[in-house]
Amino acid sequence: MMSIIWHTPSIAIRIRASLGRTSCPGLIQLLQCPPLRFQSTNRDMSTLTFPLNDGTNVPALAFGTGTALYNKDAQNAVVTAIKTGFVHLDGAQMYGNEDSLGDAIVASGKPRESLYITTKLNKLSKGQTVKSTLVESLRKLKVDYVNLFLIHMPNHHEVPLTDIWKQMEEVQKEGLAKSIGVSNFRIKDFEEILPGATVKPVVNQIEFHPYVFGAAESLYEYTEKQGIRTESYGGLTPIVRARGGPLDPVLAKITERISKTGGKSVSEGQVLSKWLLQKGVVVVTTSSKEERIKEYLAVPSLPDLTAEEIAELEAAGKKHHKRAFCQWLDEKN
Ligand SMILES: NC(=O)C1=CN([C@@H]2O[C@H](COP(=O)(O)OP(=O)(O)OC[C@H]3O[C@@H](n4cnc5c(N)ncnc54)[C@H](OP(=O)(O)O)[C@@H]3O)[C@@H](O)[C@H]2O)C=CC1
Ligand SMILES: O=CCc1c[nH]c2ccccc12
Repeated sequence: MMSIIWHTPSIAIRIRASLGRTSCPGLIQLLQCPPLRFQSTNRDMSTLTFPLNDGTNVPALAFGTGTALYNKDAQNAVVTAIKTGFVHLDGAQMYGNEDSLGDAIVASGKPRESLYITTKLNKLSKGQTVKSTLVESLRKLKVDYVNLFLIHMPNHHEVPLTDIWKQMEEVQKEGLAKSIGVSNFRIKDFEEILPGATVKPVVNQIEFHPYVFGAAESLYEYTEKQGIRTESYGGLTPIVRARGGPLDPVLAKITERISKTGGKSVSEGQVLSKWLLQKGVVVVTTSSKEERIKEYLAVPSLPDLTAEEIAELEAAGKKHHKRAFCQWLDEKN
């Protein structure tokens, strides 16, 4: 059973269709256009999920193994994250630590089906295939499928992007990846692959926070219209990489208001993450500290930001620009 959701400006029409989910993803996706709406399916602390355009659900909070854990052994950090309640783990071939992510998955003792594992395709060289790299990732991760496989970057491959997307569709058909998507794609990258695609990417994982919102809003709107969900990384940039900007007083005010409303102290990182969740964006974050991991897992259950607070946060964000990663996303399409 799957849910097809159309959106008009004022109403959502849901049609239940008895279509097998994996038997015909291309057909299901065609039926699902225009786009899925980005509401959460539940608000339970650690199990908040968002629906994707292929009928699967993605846990809305992910624990990342790039950045701080880049080329490092991720086992201890990931075991702590899993034991504390994270089920969605974000890895990548490029991070050089899929092996230790796999060790953590084994050491956690969690059943495979209770975890949601993402990895990402690194630069594809001539003579390599997407499948061969994914099979190697699966060996390192010690699993026989990933939940989500992303093209990490659109612009560093020796093979045309259209061919790569075809190969992504193949590995999905073979069951090696339940869902397929992209990362760091601009509108022009989507325009390159979508005309020949039979399966749409389910997500675009990009840097997303108020200090890139001015630049990223049109991409966010475009992908939302296509039914492609945004996943954020670098979401804490305003407080960890760009202090002293116009967002500081706004964030302090909202943090104080939510702390009072909820009756317990919240952090600015939680408020930034709450903003992302309210925009239907999957939050990919990371921490070496159990206390912060617990904070992130508590974000879904915090009081919502009001529409006025969201507007104020976004207006302040648009007054300053700070991109920490992948500068090509600032190019005009
Ligand atoms: N697709 C892509 O191209 C990219 C994907 N990613 C993915 O996203 C994940 C998260 O990215 P990242 O940019 O690290 O995410 P965030 O912006 O969420 O930053 C997390 C970092 O912020 C630190 N932090 C949190 N709160 C504070 C605070 N109050 N003061 C100081 N430091 C603080 C944490 O350190 P601490 O340990 O002290 O809590 C942690 O290192 C990566 O691991 C990776 O999986 C990242 C970049 C690019
Ligand atoms: O997924 C992240 C890719 C990336 C781009 N720039 C950096 C710098 C440090 C770690 C990871 C990355």
